[in-house]
Amino acid sequence: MTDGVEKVQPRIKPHGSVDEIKSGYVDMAYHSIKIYAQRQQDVEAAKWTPGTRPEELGTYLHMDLAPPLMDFVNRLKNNPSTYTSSPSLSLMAEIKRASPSKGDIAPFVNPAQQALLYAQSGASVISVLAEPTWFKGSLTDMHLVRKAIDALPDRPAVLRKEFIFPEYQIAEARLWGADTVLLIVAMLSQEQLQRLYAYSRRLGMEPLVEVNNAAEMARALEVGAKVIGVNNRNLHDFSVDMGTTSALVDMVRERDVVLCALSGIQGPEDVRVYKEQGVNAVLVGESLMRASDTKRFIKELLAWPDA
Ligand SMILES: O=C(O)c1ccccc1NCC(=O)[C@H](O)[C@H](O)COP(=O)(O)O
Repeated sequence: MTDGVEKVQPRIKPHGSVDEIKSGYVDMAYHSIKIYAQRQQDVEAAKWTPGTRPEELGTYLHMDLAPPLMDFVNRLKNNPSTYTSSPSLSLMAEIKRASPSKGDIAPFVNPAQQALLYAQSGASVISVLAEPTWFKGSLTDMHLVRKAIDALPDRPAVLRKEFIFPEYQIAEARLWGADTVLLIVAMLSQEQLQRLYAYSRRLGMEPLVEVNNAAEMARALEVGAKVIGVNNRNLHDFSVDMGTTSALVDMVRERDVVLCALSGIQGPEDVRVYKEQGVNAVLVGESLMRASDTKRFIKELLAWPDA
């Protein structure tokens, strides 16, 4: 297993001065860099910890200790749990305890129970935010999610939703039960994106490649991504513009790409518009975590008919 941690530099420029940063003032763009830098430190620590060193992860993979994989692309294209034969948009349901922009959302959620609820409500993918500092998630959450839904017929795929920059995190994801991982184009050079995409594919996982504008979409298409998520949330200032996905739909029309809208989705009207435009899936976090009746909320959100 190769590892490119040392070579990776953030592509997002800080807005705050060093003094502002030191004094604790953090503007949003700088916040993205802080997440990234913290994650680099976390990964570095894990790589030096006996039991989770890269060579040990490599051995576990070689011993075939990773659990069986679900075909992520296929699971998004065919959703047997929507009770409808008409083409239907698929749901990626996210487990999100907290976020940098909103603070605590549902800090004490039980990820395994929440995942089961999502699965029983027709989700195609369970997205687990595994970043610990700002999102209060973990690999343990993801592992327990996988265990909770593992025996279900047509179980949803499991996504490690994270800031991923070395192969190491992809190997971890595979060992702990992910079927796919997130690759954020804005945080990677083209060479890194290509390398991580290829490594994920080698482990049998088609990644979800996240973009935010036309230039990033072109880069995702260049590496041959089959599942592309357009983030409506701008990672520089965290503002949400639902038109971000709509503006990029034409770039993938007629291509064999599953197009997903990520972030800011709150109600059926958001989903209806995307469906009309040809978007194939939506990824929903906060509004699902805050829903009082999750199952009903999902059915109404996706306009799925009664079973
Ligand atoms: O949610 C944030 O504040 C955030 C900030 C910086 C980087 C990523 C962030 N969120 C990760 C996500 O991509 C969202 O959790 C996901 O798309 C769901 O969004 P939402 O439905 O708006 O909770």
